[in-house]
Amino acid sequence: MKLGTIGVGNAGSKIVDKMVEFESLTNRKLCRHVMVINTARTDLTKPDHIPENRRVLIGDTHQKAKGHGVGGDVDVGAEVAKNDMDEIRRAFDDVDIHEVDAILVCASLGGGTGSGAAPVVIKELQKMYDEPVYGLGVLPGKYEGGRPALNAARSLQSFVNNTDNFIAFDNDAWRSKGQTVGEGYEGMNRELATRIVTLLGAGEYDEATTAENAMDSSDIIRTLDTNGISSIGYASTTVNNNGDGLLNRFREEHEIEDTTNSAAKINGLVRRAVNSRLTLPCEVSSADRALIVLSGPPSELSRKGLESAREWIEKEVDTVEVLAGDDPRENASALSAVVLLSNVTETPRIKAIQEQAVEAQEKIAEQEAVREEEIANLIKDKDGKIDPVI
Ligand SMILES: Nc1nc2c(ncn2[C@@H]2O[C@H](COP(=O)(O)OP(=O)(O)OP(=O)(O)O)[C@@H](O)[C@H]2O)c(=O)[nH]1
Repeated sequence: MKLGTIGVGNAGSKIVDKMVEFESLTNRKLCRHVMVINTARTDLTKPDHIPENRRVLIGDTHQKAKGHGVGGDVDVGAEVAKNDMDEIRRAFDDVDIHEVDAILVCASLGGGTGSGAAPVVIKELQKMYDEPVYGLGVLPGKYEGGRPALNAARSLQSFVNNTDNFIAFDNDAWRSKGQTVGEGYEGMNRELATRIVTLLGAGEYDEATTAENAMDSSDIIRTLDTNGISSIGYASTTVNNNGDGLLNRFREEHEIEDTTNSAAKINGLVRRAVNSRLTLPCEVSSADRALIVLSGPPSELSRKGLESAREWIEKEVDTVEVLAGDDPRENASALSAVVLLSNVTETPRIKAIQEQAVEAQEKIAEQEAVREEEIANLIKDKDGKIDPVI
């Protein structure tokens, strides 16, 4: 598929940057337009693969942001984006939307800019274009505390209500044991970029490909068209693809397909993808629709293997809506299976974030009430004889 890709806030921009890096390393052509939007000037200097003129600073004249970020305040994040909407709209004007099949807005839901500004940007995109708008959102870890959970619970509602699909990434599930906040982001972003680019980049090639079973962008759009929350599974295995391998040449010359072996390999790989650590841990059977993309050298792809994997997922998810297709990559050194589980409803992490958010909201209200009382007591004279001016 051809994508317009927009990163909002610090994490959102870093993830888009990693997507561009991964697609250029693997000769894919997914992100036809990229843009990053931020309230922090310093964060805008971080991406390595986003052209300078595709970096948009918002809120530099806002009282609370002043070009230094919004300090985790989701309401300020949203306000800044609303105030600077003309500038954001002008940046969109450069996007030739006829070139793209869909738009992806990527942000973290725990900070202030991503969680607040991204939903405002999404709403505007939905008004401006007919193409589907997807969200790719990072959920904060439990260890980060109540405030990020509250941001995430509020922002999640806006994301889900305003996007055609929300693909989630759970920081908690991906943090390695012993890692602190901040450690491991680089690796996590790479893992997420690998999954999202392998999935959405299927079917875009430099040259015409004649794969019998090739994935089409309309299949991806169809699977994502649920207005729900999605999770992605992935597995890959290295293959011996030196192009002129003797075995491959022998097979080609004799038109032999090593069907039994490659079919079993593919079936196993797809099962491994579904049982792997998902971007958002969930009950697989709660998905509404699923899609399998098998990416690798054409000699490794097997129609029989893909079909049996498709049937297995059909039973596993208990849905008849399972689409599958190949993404042949002539020079790939790995065979990868990516599985999109669309509209999953049993997601323990989202439930936990909502509970953590309710607790945080109550605690914040309590603390504010105590603080107000303390201030009132401090300035009031003991006997209440002195009146305020106004
Ligand atoms: N997966 C992942 N999560 C990140 C990364 N950087 C920050 N986070 C998470 O994102 C949240 C903070 O959001 P940021 O994107 O840093 O902040 P922001 O949206 O720019 O908002 P402000 O800093 O408040 O202006 C926290 O929950 C972090 O754990 C990253 O590179 N990868």
